[in-house]
Amino acid sequence: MSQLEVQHVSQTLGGVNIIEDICITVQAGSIACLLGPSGCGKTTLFHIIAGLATPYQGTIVLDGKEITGTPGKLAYMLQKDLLLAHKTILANVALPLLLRGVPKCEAYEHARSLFGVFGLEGTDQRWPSELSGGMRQRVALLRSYLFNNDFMLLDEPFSALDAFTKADMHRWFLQVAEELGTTALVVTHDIDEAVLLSDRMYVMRGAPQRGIPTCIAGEVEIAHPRSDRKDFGLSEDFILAKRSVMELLRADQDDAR
Ligand SMILES: Nc1ncnc2c1ncn2[C@@H]1O[C@H](COP(=O)(O)OP(=O)(O)OP(=O)(O)O)[C@@H](O)[C@H]1O
Repeated sequence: MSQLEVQHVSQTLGGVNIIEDICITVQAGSIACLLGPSGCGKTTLFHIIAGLATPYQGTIVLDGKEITGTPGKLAYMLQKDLLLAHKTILANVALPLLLRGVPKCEAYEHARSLFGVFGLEGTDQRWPSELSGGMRQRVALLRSYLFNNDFMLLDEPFSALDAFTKADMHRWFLQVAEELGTTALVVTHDIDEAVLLSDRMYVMRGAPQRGIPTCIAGEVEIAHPRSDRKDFGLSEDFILAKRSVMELLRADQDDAR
């Protein structure tokens, strides 16, 4: 069943056509990745999906209901973790529950009950500045999960991490997503990351600043089960999927010439 549908979305900013006729479907319980070159309009599209901007054309449907231009329906995690420095990790994580009016004791108890799943045991009374980049991203992901545990929009969630931490976080993220059954749409520039994490990838094509509005160049399905991705990065399936993405991106470069 499709949980999120982006239907024929187009956007114009400052008289420039940024994205044109974008259609994306994310199935319940799956992870989809959105790949595209810098400046092609990924953030523009994410803002529209999150309801922070209204598109010039098109609709956003979540769980069968139209939510175009309505903020607060999905969890949206930005590239920067944006943890509040003067609040403990527990207070940071519980924030979405408190904002929703959940009493403090209940909010803290619920938030604390998920620390184990997110690998954050023993950090509840620590401060954001005391944690490593990887741990801070786990905190930010848990906070997003508590904002909306059905659907998460993640904007380059691992791009600020070093290669080793990133590889650990990929393994961890796959495990947590499986355990919680959550649905996610992830923006990334990293082709390997997209192939490793997703069930389906959407490749964006365009250069709005050169008068070429961005559209979806194509989609690539990853059939390899997400529960069995331990050595997936070394497999033939991985290389085949990566090649398909690169061909779509290369077609993009050919078009731009
Ligand atoms: N208010 C605006 N008026 C005109 N053009 C804009 C406006 N806001 C953004 N743009 C342009 O829209 C295009 C898409 O921007 P966007 O931030 O969505 O791209 P992106 O793919 O997220 O880029 P990056 O990967 O570098 O973050 C860019 O070329 C940008 O210059």
